[in-house]
Amino acid sequence: MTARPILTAAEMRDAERRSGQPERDMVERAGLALATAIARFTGPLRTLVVAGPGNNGADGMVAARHLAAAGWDVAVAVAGQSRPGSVAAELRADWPGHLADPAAAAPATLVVDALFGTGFARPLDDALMAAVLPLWSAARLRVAADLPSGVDADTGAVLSDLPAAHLTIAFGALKPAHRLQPAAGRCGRVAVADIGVEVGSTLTELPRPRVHPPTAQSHKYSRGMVAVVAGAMPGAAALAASAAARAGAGYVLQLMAGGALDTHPHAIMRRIVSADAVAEQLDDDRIGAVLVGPGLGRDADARRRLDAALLSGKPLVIDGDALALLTPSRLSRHPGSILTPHDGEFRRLFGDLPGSKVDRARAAAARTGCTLLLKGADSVVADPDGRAAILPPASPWLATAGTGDVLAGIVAARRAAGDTPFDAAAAGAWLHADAADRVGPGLIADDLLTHLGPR
Ligand SMILES: NC(=O)C1=CN([C@@H]2O[C@H](COP(=O)(O)OP(=O)(O)OC[C@H]3O[C@@H](n4cnc5c(N)ncnc54)[C@H](OP(=O)(O)O)[C@@H]3O)[C@@H](O)[C@H]2O)[C@@H](O)CC1
Ligand SMILES: Nc1ncnc2c1ncn2[C@@H]1O[C@H](COP(=O)(O)OP(=O)(O)O)[C@@H](O)[C@H]1O
Ligand SMILES: [K+]
Repeated sequence: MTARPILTAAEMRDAERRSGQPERDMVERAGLALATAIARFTGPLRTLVVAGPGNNGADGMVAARHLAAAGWDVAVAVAGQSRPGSVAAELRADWPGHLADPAAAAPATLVVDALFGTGFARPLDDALMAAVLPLWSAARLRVAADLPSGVDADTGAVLSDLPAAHLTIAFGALKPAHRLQPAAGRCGRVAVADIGVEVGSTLTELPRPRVHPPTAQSHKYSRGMVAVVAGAMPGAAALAASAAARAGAGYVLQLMAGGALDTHPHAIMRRIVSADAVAEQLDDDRIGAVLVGPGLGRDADARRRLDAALLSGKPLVIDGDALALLTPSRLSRHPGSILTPHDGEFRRLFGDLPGSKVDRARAAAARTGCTLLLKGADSVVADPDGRAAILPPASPWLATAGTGDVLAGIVAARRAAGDTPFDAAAAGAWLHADAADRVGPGLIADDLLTHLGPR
């Protein structure tokens, strides 16, 4: 499946310029798409379009015209002065009805937020905020043109705290704010409308991965062998090892420091080995990926097990405790590895990097030469080559202990099966979220294991 591009505000403006189309034509297309989407989403409702001074407002004015022509009861409120001669100014002059001040506008059942889109970079001023907040709150349905006003298109920051939209119509392409939190949580359902602008980007939405079922020629080793280097906490490692097996690894070897060998599932090969023996166990050409971190611990013994994993020369997935024991410069000596930190682990390793979550993941990938899977409610995968992808919103029920271990196991299985680091991390994140959807509310990490098969 092709991945949908995600464009920053500047990239979108570039794409619009390169398309060579008159601004008015694009605004007309965007406004028509907005009106069409609204009409599809709901029947005729008393509607208030709140239009800003720029092209986002212009899109709203066009949508208002179409809805009014279709017989809807539409009022328009305008904020700010449009630049004389601009498309927005033309459209305001053409509006046959009254253009209210937002502070004086009557609330309506449906409010169309066409205040600001990609041109927005600072909080709404206090007077405007005071005027629109009651309008947003009173509406039963809120539809945003391109972006909910008050969010930063590129970082996903919420700069002005307005009630979330129920529907957002993104023009031409997704922007980072449609997928990065907290802004993504303000968008409601997101639909992308084609406005005739060709778009492409190194940042995409993370697509459904291809799943390769075994064939008549497959055998357990050809499907990929994963070794999990664990330590003091066998539970976390067992979750990761089981996930690797369920995600398609033909053979999973779990190296432990202690604990019970006779635990479920029996399909996992478990061995209790001293730290000195880990290197020897990993000296096996059939091993396609080594996962180190889940259940490793952080003591001196854990460090020796980690050293053996790093020196194995095998493709690595580095998670949890292993990330706590490493530094960026040490990681940079193992380029091509996959790192799967959550925000806390990331900050400990790389500090407070500037920019969006995508910028931060990219910077860490560039610094280490490793692929980053930066987890959270808006997981980001970033490759040292600059490619990056954002996972569509996943089930918040994933916020429970052990789900990260399961994710690391899936990623390791995909890596052992021959995926590139970027593809393995992306596929792992997607399949993990898909399993969570299938489990539904109340999930615990163990539940994910039985929902990892292809569908
Ligand atoms: N470009 C194209 O061809 C197409 C673009 N399209 C549409 O245009 C949108 C982008 O349009 P845009 O660039 O005009 O910016 P927009 O989001 O309307 O806001 C800019 C205006 O708001 C002002 N302003 C900003 N923040 C403010 C604040 N806090 N408080 C007060 N004022 C503030 C800002 O003022 P300034 O910062 O210049 O002082 C400026 O006047 C995009 O999201 C999509 O909907 C589509 O129709 C397809 C064709
Ligand atoms: N609010 C949330 N919404 C969606 N996914 C989440 C949320 N919180 C956490 N996750 C996902 O759950 C997993 C948690 O992993 P991690 O923090 O490593 O937990 P653990 O170490 O307990 O396994 C990650 O895949 C993360 O992306
Ligand atoms: K808007």
